[in-house]
Amino acid sequence: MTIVAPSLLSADFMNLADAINMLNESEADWLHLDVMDGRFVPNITFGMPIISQMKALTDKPLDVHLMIVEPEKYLEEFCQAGADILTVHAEACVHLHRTVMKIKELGMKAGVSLNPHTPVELLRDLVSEIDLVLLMSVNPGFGGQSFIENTYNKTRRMRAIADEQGTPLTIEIDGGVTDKNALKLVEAGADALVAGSYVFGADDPKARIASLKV
Ligand SMILES: O=C(CO)[C@H](O)[C@H](O)COP(=O)(O)O
Ligand SMILES: [Fe+2]
Repeated sequence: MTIVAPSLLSADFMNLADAINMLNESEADWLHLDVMDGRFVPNITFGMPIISQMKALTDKPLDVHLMIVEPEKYLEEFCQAGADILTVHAEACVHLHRTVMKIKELGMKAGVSLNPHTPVELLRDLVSEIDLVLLMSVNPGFGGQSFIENTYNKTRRMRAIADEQGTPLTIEIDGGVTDKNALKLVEAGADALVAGSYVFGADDPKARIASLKV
């Protein structure tokens, strides 16, 4: 069954505890937390203090998506805050292999995210070391953007690279995900779907989460 990771980016930040309680009662598998620094992306969200408070409210894994420059400086701190899966952007890491190894050493699952313009072939020599690839299907920085159609093609190519090497890999898609593209993404090779505005913009967010379990 598809892993569904609602993004709290589109939740009401004044009532995050209510949003987390709703997710706890829903079919959501992970909580997707978007950390933005105003440098890697033109937006700023939240950091470790908020993440550790969220951690106390849920038993579901925290899927932390770092959209920050020099993420290697903060790996220990995100681990202490409660990240279970820590994803860095390939475009933000000069020494991506070293950063991935450090994330795993700290006991977290290691994820690497690629912007829409970054070819999946960049990960050919790293794929056996990583747990998860997060393919951005919008340009990172904001919720509520339109899905980029080339993501299907990238998902198929990423799955083929992992299969060629016989390595297990979770492929997660982030941006503009709805019930309209979920099945096609899973058929292309995706395992996990992030959805922010599609979930939190609805009167019945739990039903929207269930609709992504394709
Ligand atoms: O990483 C992100 C933005 O950079 C978010 O996870 C993503 O955009 C989710 O929001 P939506 O489903 O509304 O597109
Ligand atoms: Fe994200």
